[in-house]
Amino acid sequence: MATKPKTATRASTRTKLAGSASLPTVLPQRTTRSTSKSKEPSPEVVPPTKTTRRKPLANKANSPERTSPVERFTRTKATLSKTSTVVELSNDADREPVKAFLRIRPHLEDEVPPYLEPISDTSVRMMDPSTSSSHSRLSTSGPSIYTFSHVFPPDTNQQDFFSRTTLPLVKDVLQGESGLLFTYGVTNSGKTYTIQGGSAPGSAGILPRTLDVIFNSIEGLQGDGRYRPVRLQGVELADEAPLPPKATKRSQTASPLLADVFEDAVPLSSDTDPTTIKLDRNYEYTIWISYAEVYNEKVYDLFASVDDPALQSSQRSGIPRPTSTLLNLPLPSSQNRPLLVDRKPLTVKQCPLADSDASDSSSAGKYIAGLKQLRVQSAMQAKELLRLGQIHRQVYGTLANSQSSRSHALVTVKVLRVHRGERNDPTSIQTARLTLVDLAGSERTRNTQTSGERLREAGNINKSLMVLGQCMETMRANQRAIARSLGNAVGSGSRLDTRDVKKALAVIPFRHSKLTEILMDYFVGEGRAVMIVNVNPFDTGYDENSHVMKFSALAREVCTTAPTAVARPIPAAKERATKAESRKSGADAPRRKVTISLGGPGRKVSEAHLEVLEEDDEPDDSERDDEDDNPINPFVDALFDEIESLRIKLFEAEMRSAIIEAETREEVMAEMEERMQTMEQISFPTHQVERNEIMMDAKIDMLHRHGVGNLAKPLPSRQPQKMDLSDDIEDDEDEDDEENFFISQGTQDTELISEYEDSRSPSPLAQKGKKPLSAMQSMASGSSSASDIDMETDYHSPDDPSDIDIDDSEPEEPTPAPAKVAKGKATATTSKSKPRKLSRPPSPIFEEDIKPAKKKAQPKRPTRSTSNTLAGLEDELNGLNIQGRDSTTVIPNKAARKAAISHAGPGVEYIPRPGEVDTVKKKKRQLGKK
Ligand SMILES: Nc1ncnc2c1ncn2[C@@H]1O[C@H](COP(=O)(O)OP(=O)(O)OP(=O)(O)O)[C@@H](O)[C@H]1O
Repeated sequence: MATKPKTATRASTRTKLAGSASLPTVLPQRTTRSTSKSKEPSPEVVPPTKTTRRKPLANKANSPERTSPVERFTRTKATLSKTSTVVELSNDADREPVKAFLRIRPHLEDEVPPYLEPISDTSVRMMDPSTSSSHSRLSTSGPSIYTFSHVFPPDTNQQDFFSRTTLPLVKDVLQGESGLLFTYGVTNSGKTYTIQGGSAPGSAGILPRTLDVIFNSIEGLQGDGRYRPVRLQGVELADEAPLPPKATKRSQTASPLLADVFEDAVPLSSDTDPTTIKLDRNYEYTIWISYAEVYNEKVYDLFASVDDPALQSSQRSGIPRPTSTLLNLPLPSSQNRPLLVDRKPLTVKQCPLADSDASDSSSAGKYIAGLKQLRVQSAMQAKELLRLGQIHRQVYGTLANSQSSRSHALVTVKVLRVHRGERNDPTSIQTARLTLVDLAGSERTRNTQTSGERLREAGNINKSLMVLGQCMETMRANQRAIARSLGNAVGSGSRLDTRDVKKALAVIPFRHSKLTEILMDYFVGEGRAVMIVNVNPFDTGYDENSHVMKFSALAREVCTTAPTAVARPIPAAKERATKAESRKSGADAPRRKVTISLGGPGRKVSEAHLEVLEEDDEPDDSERDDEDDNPINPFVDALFDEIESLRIKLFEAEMRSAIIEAETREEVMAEMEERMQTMEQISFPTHQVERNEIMMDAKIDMLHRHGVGNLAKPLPSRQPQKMDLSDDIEDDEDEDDEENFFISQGTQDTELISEYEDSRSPSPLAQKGKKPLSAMQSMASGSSSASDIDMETDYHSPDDPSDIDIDDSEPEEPTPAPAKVAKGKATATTSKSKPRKLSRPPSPIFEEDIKPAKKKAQPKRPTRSTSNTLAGLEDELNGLNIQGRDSTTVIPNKAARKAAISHAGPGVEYIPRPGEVDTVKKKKRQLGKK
């Protein structure tokens, strides 16, 4: 059946600037054949008329304040004349930004607090977890807010997610409009779960649901399959009208298949989505699917082992089986002959202009030459095929010593729609495709923790994603440039020369990676793009997810052209019979034998012995027919390669510096922490000294308070004591001011405390030979038995003049020869006492005639008031919680000394014991340092 395509109906009159995704904004409105005949009821909500431009979905992402400059600009209608063509800025429905939906994965194991939280339906706050740690003192960064078309919290179920993100695209594709959906995120963030789903009930992903909805909707509207899709958008006559699938019994002698071996490796969800879209029943629909994988910059067909006729000879109620001779070899039930696995990379080629609406080849899009597009007639059949492809993806991924997440998987569902009244007119066939892409994990830093080869490998593996980001960046820049040019032209009322605009545009580097080459048509042609950002804020890195977030922010600023349903005529010479795929056995090619096992937790583990034959990427004759006629400039190619290698180097350098920076930051933080701790330790004693001083003041006050009653001459309180000091000692004031106390630490504290406790015995006089605190207590108790006290002459009570051999006849007069408070060189007047050997520097003493004093001094029984005083003192000191303190204890020196001097009067000289001066100075030095 030869049918000449009606080329006149093609929308080839459009003017498009090469390499720019934004140029459709300056194109005249399209008029297609399908426009004229689409006066029919529209499927579902959208009116059927093709001339009706789609309204953007009511979403905040489309609100004016969120739109890109290009989109904002295109909201202004204007008509410009250019050199030869009048171009009209189309309305806002022509340009749509890429929609970005965020899906937050629930935490599955540990209760780790997430570093990302939704703050509205469209935005999330991301806080660097390191800022909440002790390093927060050094952190300067605050939380980051990211905005999306919609944010799906962790508890979103698969059904809701599908309805809000993918169902609009499914409606579009059934109406003849193409769409792209891709998932982006780091490993383990839930991309595969989103696309394919899990095995639990209700967990089917968007891919099986898409198939369900499509087949639910076209029930009773399926075409007979006389046409089939070719390349990107072309249509050709099928060889023969395929027979409806039959459930035939498989021959007993048939060899087992790879799919049989790994049957349980990839579970097939039994879920079915009941959603149905109401369609125009004047149309017939046929559905075709293809499944490709991009791994290591090579494109593979995951349906390579499936022959079309197999679809009709499936043994399981219409479920297709792979019948390729390669995969149909006996499995090692006999264990002596391995399966031969042969995989050949496919080439990506330029679409012929005849297939597309583009005016030049650069914007015509590219297709995967030789990729199988299989017709499916039920959702179950399609799912089983995809399961088979999934098995192959896993098998090949394992063979390549990689994980499946290291490849990009692209499933394309093509819908051929033809009006019932024109089913014999191939020019009336409309093709639309919906591509769902499960991108490889975008984690880079995890794989770049080391340098050298692994770093380079990680860079290569993620090359596609890097180039995708570069393409988006360039498209955004181009769109802004165009918006600026148009703005200037509108503002000045001048003509806009598209050649000038074209010159200003950068080349979008689609050709730098296979992935972007394949997806290019969605960006430079027509189609809606939806990006699903998967994030796992629990056990994946903050930096990795920040990168993902930034990528999504970039994607949201890129606009694509809203699609329209277009009829794809059959090219004139495309009625040739389909050539059977004939692959060489590759006897001379190197083979390698491997054993592979697939399976997973809770699933059967399957194993098979395979022989791998890797062929060259050499297009066969049939593919050569489709060779594009665009010679590639080698110089430009070399430049591109150079740019690319520089980019990779730059990327590596950035990664390295990021790692170094992170390590340095950690080191600095650790050092700072250490220093802070040291400083805290240093500052503690000073603080403690202050506390102890206050405490000791309180003690002195108490001593004075309680001791007053027993002193003949009241012991002046601390403040009056200063005032009572004679001028004789003022000369030494400056020096002595700093010698207010001794500081004894460590074990000395214990001694002091024990002394204090001893002094609490009923007979303080029994505490003979004790140390300063005992002396002070004795002093406070008003005892005249100073000689019984270890410090002997620390203090002589003025109420017992006989105790001290001094002349106190003129106590009120200033002493002509001022009492020297000497240090080391003080002259002894009456003292015959010998300094006691103490384990620590003794307190200063007043050298007097101690012996007589000792002789004269009779131990006094503590009076009742003294006992009471001590008891009260004990209580109060207990209240101060002095016991058991492992800290500095301050012993007042000056107070006692001054008090003694003031009461002893002239003639009493202060003679420090040997070593005392040094001790005092030492303590002073210590205090000064601190
Ligand atoms: N929304 C979700 N609800 C429940 N479980 C989920 C969800 N998202 C992901 N998971 C689970 O998290 C795990 C990782 O998910 P998945 O394999 O989809 O991550 P991925 O991003 O595809 O990883 P890779 O890039 O390595 O393939 C799986 O066990 C999956 O079942």
